[in-house]
Amino acid sequence: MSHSDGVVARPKVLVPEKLSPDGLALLQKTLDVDEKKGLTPEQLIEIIPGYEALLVRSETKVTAQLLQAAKNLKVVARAGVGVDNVDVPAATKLGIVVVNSPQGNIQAAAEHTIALLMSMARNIPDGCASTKAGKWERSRLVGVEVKGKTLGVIGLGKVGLIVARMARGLGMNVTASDPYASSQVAAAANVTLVKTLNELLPVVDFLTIHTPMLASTKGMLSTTELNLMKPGARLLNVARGGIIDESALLNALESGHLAGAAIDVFTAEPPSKDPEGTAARLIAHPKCVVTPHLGASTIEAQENVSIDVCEQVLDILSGALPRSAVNAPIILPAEYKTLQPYVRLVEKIGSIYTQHFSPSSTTAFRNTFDLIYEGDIASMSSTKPLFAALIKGLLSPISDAEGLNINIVNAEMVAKERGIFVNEQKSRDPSSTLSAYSSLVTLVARPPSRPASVTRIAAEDISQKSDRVQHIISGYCSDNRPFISRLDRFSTSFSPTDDSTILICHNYDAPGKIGTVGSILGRESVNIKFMSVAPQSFGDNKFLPNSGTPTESGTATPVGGGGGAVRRQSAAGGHSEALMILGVDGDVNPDVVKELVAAGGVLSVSVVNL
Ligand SMILES: NC(=O)C1=CN([C@@H]2O[C@H](COP(=O)(O)OP(=O)(O)OC[C@H]3O[C@@H](n4cnc5c(N)ncnc54)[C@H](O)[C@@H]3O)[C@@H](O)[C@H]2O)C=CC1
Ligand SMILES: O=C(O)C(=O)COP(=O)(O)O
Repeated sequence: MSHSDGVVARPKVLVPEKLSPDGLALLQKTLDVDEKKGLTPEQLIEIIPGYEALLVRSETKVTAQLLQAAKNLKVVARAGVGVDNVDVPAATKLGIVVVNSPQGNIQAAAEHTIALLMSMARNIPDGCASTKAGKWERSRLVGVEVKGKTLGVIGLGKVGLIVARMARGLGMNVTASDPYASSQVAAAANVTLVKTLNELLPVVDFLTIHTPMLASTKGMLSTTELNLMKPGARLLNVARGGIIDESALLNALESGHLAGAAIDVFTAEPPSKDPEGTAARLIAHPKCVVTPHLGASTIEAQENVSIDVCEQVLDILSGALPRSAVNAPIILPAEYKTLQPYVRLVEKIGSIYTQHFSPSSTTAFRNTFDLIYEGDIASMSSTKPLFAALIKGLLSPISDAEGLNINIVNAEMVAKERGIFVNEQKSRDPSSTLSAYSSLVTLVARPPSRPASVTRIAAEDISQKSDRVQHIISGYCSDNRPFISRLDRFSTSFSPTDDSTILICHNYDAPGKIGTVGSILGRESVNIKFMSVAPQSFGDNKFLPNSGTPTESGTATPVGGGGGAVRRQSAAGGHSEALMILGVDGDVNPDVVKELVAAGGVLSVSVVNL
């Protein structure tokens, strides 16, 4: 963002909840951080368009409506584990990265669980309140020991496992139910893993929940499940309100079936104060120990999560990948660095394809794309950024740039919506094509349901049916700069730099062409920055995926290059052909393009804006 006076504005971060200053201090060096607590949802929607990053804990509801209003938002950072207050699918669709802090507060949450377990077993809150009230009620407040008792854990993930280990340390037996837990991990922690809740519930003295809030866990403990528990058992919830049905729990406490409950999280937070309502009655129940969602509230955990997500916000706003994205692929930093120049290359390849080969396809891509990686690049464990770059490159010349925020978060979704099919292929074998560079990336656009190699269409039809022939664009990187090395049958070497314009002229390879083209452009005040003549070096438009070697023979296909704005005569017999690629400054309007064709020898011209 820049002001009209040329001053570059610092990206803005909105923090509508209490976050530890340790992380915020990291942001304040380079970003404008606005801490604004107590905003209503309406106020939030009103101001969110001004922000690039939003940092939240569990209180802010990051709805689809809020995200749609957030025109400049790049990242939602959840300073904690659970992202159930963020509409992640909506963020994904809009290309907004959602990050969290999967480790930062898990010790705090586990310790809070154990604190509640012991508080409940020994009536600590009740004993404390009664003593402060001047009473001395030793016989009413007799508790139970946990040693030798069985703790049931639903969800043996990060928090659940720490709780299980600590409970083992307290001398408890631990049995867990988690359909996705590793039996080795459970065995190593001396936890008995059972397959179903039905097996777990009848055997436990204490039950604790540590699953995320998901459609499948919402209301997972209701009357039927609570009835399966032993009479006199006790229940803890430091995961999410709503996983236990609050009215079923209240009934179980009121009937005396359960001897106690310890609840840190509620279906609605803060819970309704209506004294007749379920939440208020549960909170008031003498056998229920409650805390106001304090699981993560330790100084250490808040420092951890704040620093963790703030570092990720800095990463994202500087174009790097975060370490804990909820809706983006995890890519190792070293690999990401290697991929970066190729990301630019593949985006340019996509853009050149759309502008040079498919200028009339403004709504749909009928071709199927093979994106072929050869050499070192083929050994990357994730090529997601390259896939995303291709989709962005293909679409940006024909889409409203404002609305086109394509990145690794939403590329697959966008490709699916636009009917773009990309088949990524890798070949690590060195091939002759690769001798000059360590990696080569090739885009092959195959016409639908035709054999890849055999296509003969009258040349004059090509401009109309450009997406009925196969097209090939290859490129490589040198010194971190992208280069295009092949356009269909023509070999070339030019660097498609950002914000540049190139003219791709297809002509018969005869003397005098360069001079003619140069003088027309000069007359029109179009400055030529570079020129590269691309001779015909490949026998046809074929590429054998994974062979790494473009074929030198086979059925002749018409010239694919220059499905562009103007096409004159077909490529006729006898003459060899070439592309003349010119990097230019200045506006190349359609009249100039027409003149280039009329001036002789130039068969077609594409204007490609990069
Ligand atoms: N009260 C608080 O302040 C805090 C609450 N939490 C809550 O704790 C939850 C768990 O956190 P982590 O352990 O870090 O998450 P995690 O993702 O490491 O573990 C969750 C576990 O639940 C399991 N699971 C999922 N569906 C299940 C089902 N139907 N039955 C049994 N197990 C199931 C998963 O397989 C996984 O092992 C978070 O999602 C968050 O909602 C986390 C931190 C603080
Ligand atoms: O990390 C989590 O999932 C939590 O529930 C912590 O919530 P909080 O950040 O304390 O509002």
